[in-house]
Amino acid sequence: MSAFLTDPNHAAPAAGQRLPPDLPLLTVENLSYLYAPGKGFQGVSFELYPGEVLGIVGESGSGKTTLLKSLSARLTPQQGSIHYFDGEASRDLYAMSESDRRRLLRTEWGVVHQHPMDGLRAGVSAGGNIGERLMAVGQRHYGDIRAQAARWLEDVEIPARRIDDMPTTFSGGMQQRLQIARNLVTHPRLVFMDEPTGGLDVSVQARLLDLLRSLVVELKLAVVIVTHDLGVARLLAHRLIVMQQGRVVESGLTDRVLDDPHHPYTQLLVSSVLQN
Ligand SMILES: Nc1ncnc2c1ncn2[C@@H]1O[C@H](COP(=O)(O)OP(=O)(O)OP(=O)(O)O)[C@@H](O)[C@H]1O
Repeated sequence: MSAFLTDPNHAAPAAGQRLPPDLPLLTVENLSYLYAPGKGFQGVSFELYPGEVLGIVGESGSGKTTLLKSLSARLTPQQGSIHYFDGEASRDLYAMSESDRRRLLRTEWGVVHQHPMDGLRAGVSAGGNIGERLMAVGQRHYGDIRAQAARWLEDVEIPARRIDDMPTTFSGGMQQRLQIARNLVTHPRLVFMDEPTGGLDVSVQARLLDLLRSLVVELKLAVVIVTHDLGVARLLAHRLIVMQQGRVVESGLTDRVLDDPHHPYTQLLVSSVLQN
């Protein structure tokens, strides 16, 4: 079992340093971003290993989304560092050029937004939304791209005959599945998800969760997922970090955190779900 550390003394390898293959994909050290005092997150450290799913849970306003944005290269942290091990070398995310970070987001990383249209292009067909990502990794053969897009549509339970339809004509659940296909078609190593099942009907949520779980296992994805839903966390995450008022108050294996919460805030979070 891989380790998930919150050891503040742990030092990330220097940027560019070559590393053996079993090292963390992501090493986050003492990361902070505050919009204003108490608004944002501070002092967050952890490691994420290949194939590991890390859940970030906590009440509304605890800083989960802000943290996810900083982790996924969309909000420069005010303090701390993120190192990404790309299989060959450890790279300091915020020491990279802006264009390298953007390239990473289009190729080896993916971001699944809560509102699917935030992650899709409204003026591009379903097939085009998937095909664009393949073109970003250098594929140029139209027939191959279209065939892969059609396969991915079927994989996420969207009929391939809808390939030329605009995503705006899809239901919310279909849009979310399309956003997932767009993100996963390039077989990224790391995917960030912000409440991917939020805002969907309960029955649609359950099917989407099943789909996500099988894709994550099949593609051996490393995932950081933000959710306020402990059921989603239980189903998908190997490990959890629990946030309260911008700080990590508890972390550990999902079953341990949810079945034997140590921090009073986690105990409250778990018991409030049990009472509902
Ligand atoms: N762009 C912004 N400017 C100023 N304050 C912000 C901004 N975005 C978020 N905040 C504030 O920062 C705090 C953390 O917000 P964040 O969205 O990260 O929390 P969250 O845990 O994801 O909440 P939710 O579950 O409701 O999405 C909140 O108090 C929020 O009001």
